[in-house]
Amino acid sequence: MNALFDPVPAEPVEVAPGAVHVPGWLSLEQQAELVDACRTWGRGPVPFRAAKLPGGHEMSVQTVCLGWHWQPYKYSRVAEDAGGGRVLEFPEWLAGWGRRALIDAYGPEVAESAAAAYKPDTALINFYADTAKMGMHQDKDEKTDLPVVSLSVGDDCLFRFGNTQTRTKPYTDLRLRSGDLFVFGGPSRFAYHGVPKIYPGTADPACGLASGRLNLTMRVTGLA
Ligand SMILES: O=C(O)CCC(=O)C(=O)O
Ligand SMILES: [Fe+2]
Repeated sequence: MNALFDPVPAEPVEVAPGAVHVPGWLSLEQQAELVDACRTWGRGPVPFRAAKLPGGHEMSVQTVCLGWHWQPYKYSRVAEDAGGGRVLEFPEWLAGWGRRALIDAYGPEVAESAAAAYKPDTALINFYADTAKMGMHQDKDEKTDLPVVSLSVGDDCLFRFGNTQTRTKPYTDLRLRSGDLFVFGGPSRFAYHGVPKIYPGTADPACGLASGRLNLTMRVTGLA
């Protein structure tokens, strides 16, 4: 597909209060740019790795971080569990994408001042191979309640967005496709969510990823 014929982003869909899905937010060109950047970030000093859960199990996704290195369940500047390198800086251009994401998800009236003040300082970049998944969890290792901005590239996934009380129903199942934006803040900031399934072979190769799925979430840690 030619980037000139990228679909225009669809209207934002509010999945729950403060949780908004914007299908087709990134152009194919921007998707490929993001994939390239992820490849560069994965070259180190900290490599993609499967984070180890406290019980000893490894997550099925491979993760690399910017700004602050995340491991279950804390942030640090140095990746003690992944070779000891210092995590790369969070790039200013990516923070700019984050601010634009808030405006496009929440609308200019609601979001302009919040967007201007939004300074994400960490990104978790997850690579999902065909059979990888992520269980229902809350993003709660940050010390602020500022929104999480999520970008997806590559194969489609089933994304489950739940409630703040339990990891079970009620939840909404939706399909996140390459280029989609999902923002969750406000009353939904600490909602449980997860990725039960990847749909292999669903991406347009022009997105830059021949197989699998990349998801980047940016957040404000509140750490100094
Ligand atoms: O892959 C996704 O869409 C979600 C990732 C996620 O929930 C996380 O990294 O905490
Ligand atoms: Fe999450």
